Amino acid sequence: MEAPPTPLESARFIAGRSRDVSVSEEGARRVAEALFDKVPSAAFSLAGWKQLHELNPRAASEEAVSWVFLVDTLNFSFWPERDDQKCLVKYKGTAYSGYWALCAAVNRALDEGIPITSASYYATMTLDQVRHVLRSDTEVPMPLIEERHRVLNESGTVLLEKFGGSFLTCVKMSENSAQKLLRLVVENFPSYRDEAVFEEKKVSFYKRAQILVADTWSVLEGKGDGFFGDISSLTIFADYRIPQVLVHLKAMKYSEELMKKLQEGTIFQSGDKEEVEIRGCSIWCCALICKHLLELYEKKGQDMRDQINAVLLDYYLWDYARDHREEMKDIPFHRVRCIYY
Ligand SMILES: Nc1nc2c(c(CN[C@H]3C=C[C@H](O)[C@@H]3O)cn2[C@@H]2O[C@H](COP(=O)(O)O)[C@@H](O)[C@H]2O)c(=O)[nH]1
Repeated sequence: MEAPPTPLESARFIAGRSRDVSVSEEGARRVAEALFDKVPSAAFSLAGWKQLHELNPRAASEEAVSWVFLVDTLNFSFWPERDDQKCLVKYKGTAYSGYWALCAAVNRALDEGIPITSASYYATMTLDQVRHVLRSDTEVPMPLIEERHRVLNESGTVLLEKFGGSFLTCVKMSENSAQKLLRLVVENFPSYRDEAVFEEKKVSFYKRAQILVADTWSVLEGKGDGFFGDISSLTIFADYRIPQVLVHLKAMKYSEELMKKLQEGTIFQSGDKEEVEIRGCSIWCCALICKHLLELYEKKGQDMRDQINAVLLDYYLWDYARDHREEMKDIPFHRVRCIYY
């Protein structure tokens, strides 16, 4: 079966035909101008992944790569039904929500002596053991616990059968190519196969597969097995936060009908036309922002292709969305319950 187009080709195709979501070239250029002075900061750097996030591993070891694989296998659907009833995980005196609640739960399990990052453990974990590891410190459990149990068993089994139980083995097989690692992940781990059909054409987003490659690059600090000559070929990771911040920054726009559905809290299905347009236009919009950022530096005689790519732009925008929750509260995010993002 032929592979679908890459996420970037898919994004170009979707953005060119999208009806309810539009990308503003002018808006993207303005965001690039606003980000110009941020590029030299830690928030826009590979080092920021460890420096700015206390829950991420400090080490650049095989164990740290195993941590990244486990977390990115579970890196989906944290949004709460109601904003005032959230799953929270307390760890070392801080209560974490959303994605960070997952990281806190993993670190809590490791501190309790549970070998949660070991494939031979999570390949045969029971649902009750998963419930215990991911338990919330409020009455609200983490969403999709049963799905998390299924993808843990599935991914652990594949890792044991095909890669000797170590994701670092898979990384080494990619021979420093991000695209090859992306293909190895999508071909071998079904839960990472984040694809859809748009106007009768197959499209791909590969959000968790791409962030897995990016987080592997980050945890290994871009060196050794974690050096990827083609890291700039990755796109941003089409989750439910990036679209929200792009609309907030006026680089992307929703039709009135779509805005109304989002504000009413409509639950979309993975693969719905509006959902595919939101995700595809987000990827395309960020490709434009990267292009304009590089051009702004080029005009100053600076080649910034090693400091500006979709991964670093994504991390920056995602962290920005986290830090500007209040300001962004009038921009709804799209609600889908799925294992892809
Ligand atoms: N595009 C993009 N989506 C990302 C991330 C991350 C975590 N990455 C961090 C780790 C190291 C880096 O430095 C990043 O700071 C999680 N997500 C997605 O967000 C959603 C959760 O949101 P909330 O409910 O607010 O916690 C959910 O779909 C989850 O899959 C990212 O980086 N980019």
